[in-house]
Amino acid sequence: MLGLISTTPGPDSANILQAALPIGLGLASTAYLAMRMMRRNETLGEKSIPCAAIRTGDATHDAEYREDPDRFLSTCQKRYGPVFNCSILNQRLTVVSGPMVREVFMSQHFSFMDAIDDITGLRAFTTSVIKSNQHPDSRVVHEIVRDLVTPNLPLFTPLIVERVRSTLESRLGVCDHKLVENPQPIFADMIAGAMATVFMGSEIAQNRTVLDSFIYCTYDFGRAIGPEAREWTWGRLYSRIKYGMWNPLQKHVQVLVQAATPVVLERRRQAAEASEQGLAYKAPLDILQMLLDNFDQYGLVDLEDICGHLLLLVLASVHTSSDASTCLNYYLAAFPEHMEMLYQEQTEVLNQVAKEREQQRQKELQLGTVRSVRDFEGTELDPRNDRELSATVLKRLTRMDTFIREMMRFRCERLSLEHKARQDVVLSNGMVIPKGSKAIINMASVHQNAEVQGEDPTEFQPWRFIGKAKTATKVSSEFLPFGIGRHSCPGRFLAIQELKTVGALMVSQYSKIQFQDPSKKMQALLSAVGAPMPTGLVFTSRVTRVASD
Ligand code: HEM
Repeated sequence: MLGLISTTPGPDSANILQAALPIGLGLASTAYLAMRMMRRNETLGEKSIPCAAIRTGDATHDAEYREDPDRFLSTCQKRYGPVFNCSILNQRLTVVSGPMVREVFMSQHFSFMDAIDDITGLRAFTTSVIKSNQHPDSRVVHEIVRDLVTPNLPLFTPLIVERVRSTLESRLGVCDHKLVENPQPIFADMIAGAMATVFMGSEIAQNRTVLDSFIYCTYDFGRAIGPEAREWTWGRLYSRIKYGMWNPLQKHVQVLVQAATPVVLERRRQAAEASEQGLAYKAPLDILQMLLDNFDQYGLVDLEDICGHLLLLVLASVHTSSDASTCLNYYLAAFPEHMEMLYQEQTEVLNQVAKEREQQRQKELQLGTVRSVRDFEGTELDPRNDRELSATVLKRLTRMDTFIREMMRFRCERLSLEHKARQDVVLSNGMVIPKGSKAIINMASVHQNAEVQGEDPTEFQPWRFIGKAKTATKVSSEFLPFGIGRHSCPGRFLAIQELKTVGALMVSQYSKIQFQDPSKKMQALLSAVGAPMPTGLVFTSRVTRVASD
């Protein structure tokens, strides 16, 4: 979902800009907004927000930004301070930088969802696939993730690991110097499979049509809204009404309903049978089941409504996480020396955990809680699981964690996460962002700032956060990819767990990941969320190396 409102202009954005900006209502609304902002500042006596000068010959700031986003933003920041107005990304936006970004995230008067809705008409899509919780400020999806997904993560972990491992085996497998020109679908499959297992259970996660819906619903949404974010116009109002009634996401809800119906009926039959026999029914572990068991708590009305809510979860989770997983592989390819250290860390952690488990078993044998080693089979301490990527192991992969956090810091889009003001908001420097206008976060001012990030913030330093209690899930004004405050991404724990799983399996099963075209390395490392990668990857398994040595 977030990837579709990527703020990095696409290849044809120049044409779109030329066509869209100089004419009609787009321009009129921009001028109106500017006039209103000026008038407000005059009447209220607040400090006015400076407007960044547009380069001679340009109609907007887009071309200058596109040429060198870092230079453009740092020059504007030096010249105008932390808050300035720009005509950029098809909109008139107030860029907020440095420590002041916190004020945007933390103010209840700014809304990220309102801003997305403004440029994509998102709510017409989302509210038409659910029957309950249609209020724009409903937090039900957030609550489902917070209450049901995150606390159960340790239980979901073996299922996620198994699913990622089997997808990796079937889609990439053992190979020697295998070129994959577009690795994105492999990682999309891995993440879709893992998410489907968590959200709908292992059985439904085998259904190819469901997996395709998990992957393509985001693209369908993207296709419907068009290639670029745009200010509100009558044309957009028309598409909102149209898509409110005929929504391409509807077909994906129906796919989920069709797959879920027989499974839910079978689960009910088994529960009834168990109850008749006076046995406890062991319900499968997945969000679908949890929602069936708690539908009242979340105000859900029927299975179709549950599937609609699951689809909203899919929209928020699959594209974002598979994009990050694909990207992680490009970072592993770019820094082979770090890949070996990650492998070494994993081996050490696995050895240590296996040792601790053995000590625990010996202790229990000595205490007499069990009689022989065979009694551990099928229990928590089953020796066959000693070298599994358990939640404990993944938690201890601190280098992998900081590698991922550094990737997200380094790669972040320079301008991102627009927030719309629901009323006039007075910032701490006295400037007013008027109701209805949008603030955009200058991510570079935080992520590329030496005072915040330490030495050489423009370099990728994978161990930057080691020993600093700054994990990849820890949001703060220093680390913004998941937002901060009340609306910060509740799915980040699952996302990072999956990323660590993908990373751990890649470094343990592949000795080398290389760029098809090494000259495209930097372009790939700084690729925008959702944009196609400029080059492919070449994979070599560890086993083939061992065999040929
Ligand atoms: C790498 C992967 C991901 C990234 C980069 C990401 C990023 C974000 C960001 C930036 C926001 C908006 C924060 C704000 O309003 O300030 C957000 C919101 C949200 N994300 Fe994620 N996300 C990811 C994965 C996930 C996953 C796996 C889930 C679900 C399991 C999820 C569920 C949500 C939900 C429900 C919201 C709305 C929160 C609210 O408005 O209260 N996300 N995410």
